[in-house]
Amino acid sequence: SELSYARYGKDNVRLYKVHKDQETGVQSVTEMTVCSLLEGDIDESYTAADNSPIVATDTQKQTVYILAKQNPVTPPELFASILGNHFISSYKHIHAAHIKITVHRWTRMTVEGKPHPHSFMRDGAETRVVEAVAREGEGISIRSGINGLLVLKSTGSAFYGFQRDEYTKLPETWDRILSTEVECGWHWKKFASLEDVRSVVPKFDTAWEAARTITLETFAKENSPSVQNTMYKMCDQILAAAPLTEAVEYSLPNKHYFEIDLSWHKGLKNTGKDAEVFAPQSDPNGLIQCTVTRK
Ligand SMILES: O=c1[nH]c(=O)c2nn[nH]c2[nH]1
Repeated sequence: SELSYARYGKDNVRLYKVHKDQETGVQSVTEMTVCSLLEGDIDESYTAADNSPIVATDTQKQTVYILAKQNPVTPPELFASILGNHFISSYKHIHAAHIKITVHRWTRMTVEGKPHPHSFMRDGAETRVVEAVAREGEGISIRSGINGLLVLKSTGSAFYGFQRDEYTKLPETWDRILSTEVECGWHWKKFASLEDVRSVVPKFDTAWEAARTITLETFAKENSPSVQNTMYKMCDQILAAAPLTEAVEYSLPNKHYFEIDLSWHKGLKNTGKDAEVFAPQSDPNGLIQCTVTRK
């Protein structure tokens, strides 16, 4: 037998960093979970019990903390690139570093109508995610994204005109609840180096803000004929808003809410236009996926 794949590192490295503005006293916080996985001339550590090539996973964890202290941790695309570049440039036998960063929400509280200088709240399980691959001699590839953004609209969604045959039971609807948990991502053009990443740092937050706003506003404003068409429109707008991106992708579960027929109880009307009480479904769910690229 032979080793066909080898990648190792430390997952679930949690870190929090505070920035204290000495002049204003305003403090800002960032909390993230980091995963680093390394590739390189490490086969002997698997095949021959030779541990000499191993940069221990604990060393990788310590490196994350040290570099977080010595460098900005925002935008996460920059910090991921700093980490990846560190690993491939510090160890001649390490040729690729895969860095995944999940940033958790700490949204500044508004207290008595004003942004509070040092108080924050977790307003949702939504995260901002980055996956960067720093590969020796090939530069840095970055995918940014949003996960866990749960949305629902009580109308403004239809689904009709779909394939009908002897297996089809689903009725057509011109007015339905639409709920999904957004998982979306955008792939950046290949960066030649860490310096190349640094040269466009402001564009990462701008792209994330645009992607989040486009997702929420398109979801709300569109009279959606299907999840498919609505997600395509989101992709199209994000590509236009972030010229340095090459592809945008969505994976959207369709989280169903079923009507409950209550007519057995004294003729109580609760279906169609009279539907008010619904049964939220945890499963099964639709799952609609797409990737949209530039022509
Ligand atoms: O938006 C939708 N797309 C689909 O493909 C689908 N299938 N059932 N309901 C659906 N809703």
